[in-house]
Amino acid sequence: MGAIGFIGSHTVVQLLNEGFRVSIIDNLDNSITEVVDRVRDLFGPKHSQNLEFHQGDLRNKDLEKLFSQTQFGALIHFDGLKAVGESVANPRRYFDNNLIGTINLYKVMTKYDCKKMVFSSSATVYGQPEKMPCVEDFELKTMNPYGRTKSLLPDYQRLSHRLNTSKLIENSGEFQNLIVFNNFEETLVLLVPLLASALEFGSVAAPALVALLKMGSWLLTEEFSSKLDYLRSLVLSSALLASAILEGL
Ligand SMILES: O=c1ccn([C@@H]2O[C@H](COP(=O)(O)OP(=O)(O)O[C@H]3O[C@H](CO)[C@H](O)[C@H](O)[C@H]3O)[C@@H](O)[C@H]2O)c(=O)[nH]1
Repeated sequence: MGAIGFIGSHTVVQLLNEGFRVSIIDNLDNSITEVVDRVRDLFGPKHSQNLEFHQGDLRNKDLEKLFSQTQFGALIHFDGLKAVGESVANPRRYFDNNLIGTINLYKVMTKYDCKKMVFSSSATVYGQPEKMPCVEDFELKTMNPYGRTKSLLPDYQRLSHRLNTSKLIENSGEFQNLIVFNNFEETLVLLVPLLASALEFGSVAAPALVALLKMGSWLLTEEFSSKLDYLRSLVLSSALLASAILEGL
């Protein structure tokens, strides 16, 4: 579920590597089908037979249709909206997508006798913890609607396993920086032409442009690429963990 997103897609690669048959359902809210094409290219036609993609939403009949066609041994649930700020501005959207969608998923799983799930939660369920890193028995003190959707779900129905992939990630200061700079890189591409034309007209934006360009050059340094390697290893380790859990199910 939601497996052509960032963490999900890496997990799919790992699962295919381990010889699992994988079926994805994703509504493309925050992803593109080219990701599936890329995974297929990576594995070639023979091994790609183990991969199916269905565009669909947990809140409607797409899900029931999928379960009626395939008997699933276990499920990994990455499907969800995940922006804290947006969840504060539009909590209904978050409750509808994350909560109603997952409750529907639980119902369909029960109907088709699939009892095993790995659930991708979030470190935001611990609010602002007094110490880091968070561990899973910390008190749940979420402070935003997104976090509430994540903390209520395991309570709603305790299925056999829960994997807090985002805890792995969000506990890392390095990763936080990387995310900021990743976004920054994209922002830079959009902003530079605008700032450059502002500069041309002698605008006050000039100092901002200089600062942005300095930051941009940092993206090309070894320090940045070592952080990228760190990111890759984090993503892969969460994927490995998921497959190890699935194997033990
Ligand atoms: O209603 C929805 C909402 C989203 N998606 C899909 O779910 C995937 C989510 O992937 P993202 O890249 O947006 O998210 P990440 O992989 O970075 O995030 C993962 O870690 C997060 C930690 O905060 C959450 O646990 C999230 O659910 C989990 O996918 C996307 O393909 C998106 O299209 C759906 O299928 N249905």
